Amino acid sequence: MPQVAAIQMISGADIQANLDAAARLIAEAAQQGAQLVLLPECFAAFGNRALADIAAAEYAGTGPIRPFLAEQARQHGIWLVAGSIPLPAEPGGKAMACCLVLDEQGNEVVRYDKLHLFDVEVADSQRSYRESKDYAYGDRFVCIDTPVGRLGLSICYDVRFAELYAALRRAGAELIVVPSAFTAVTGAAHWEVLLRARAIETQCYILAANQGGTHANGRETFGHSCLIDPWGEITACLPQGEGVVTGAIDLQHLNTIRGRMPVAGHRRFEPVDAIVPASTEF
Ligand SMILES: NC(=O)CCC(=O)C(=O)O
Repeated sequence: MPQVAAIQMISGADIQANLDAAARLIAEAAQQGAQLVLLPECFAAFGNRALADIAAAEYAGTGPIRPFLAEQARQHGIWLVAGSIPLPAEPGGKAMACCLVLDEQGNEVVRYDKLHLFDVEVADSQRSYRESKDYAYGDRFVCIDTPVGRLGLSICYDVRFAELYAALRRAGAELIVVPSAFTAVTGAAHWEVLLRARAIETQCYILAANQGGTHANGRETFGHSCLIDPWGEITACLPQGEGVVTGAIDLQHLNTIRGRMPVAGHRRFEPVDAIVPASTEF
């Protein structure tokens, strides 16, 4: 059975230090047999002020992150789902929170730009978040075939918007990833409930890679990176700190669940798709 892995990190603003940590954890995941490895949101740059410069350099091909990802995927012969990096969609454009997917030869095969940006006051932590200040909104959902099954893409705050996941299921998703930097306060209240609900509704595997600890800028993230099966059971979880969560994708188990409880065929109301599928041409 194909194995997948979610990597949990406590990233900071030092890009090279983050890439070194990611390299160590990717090697661990590959050694455990993972064919597809997911990095968390903001794995390479967390709390950086110069996001626009980082994004422009990555777009121009002069930044360190995209070559690092290609080398890691190639070296370990894995599909790499690269959480998020700041990357514009066109020259001179505002950064998007972009999840790149690379195949085992290190080719970038598709990008997904975060649809829902986290502009929220988190009351208990007295913090306010304004992602839309730094990032432009994505406007496409993305599903792509991989060696472990058909993959749907989402990022962090997206998990609160069930219609995206319904669209991914309709597009054939079997595994949906949720790379995240979910806050400690909102995570304690909502993380597990939301992820399990998305798994149960879509009857998909959910692989969630979170940031998990106290970061150099004082921000606290919830951790609990996990793999959830299409019945909603958490099959592996890492509460806090850096590490790797691995598990199997069993498509026979998925098809048994879908066959016994065919909820996709019982739907009475088709939601209107305001979001459209992206072309998988990169
Ligand atoms: N980076 C994010 O999207 C954070 C989302 C989050 O913490 C939430 O509660 O939702």
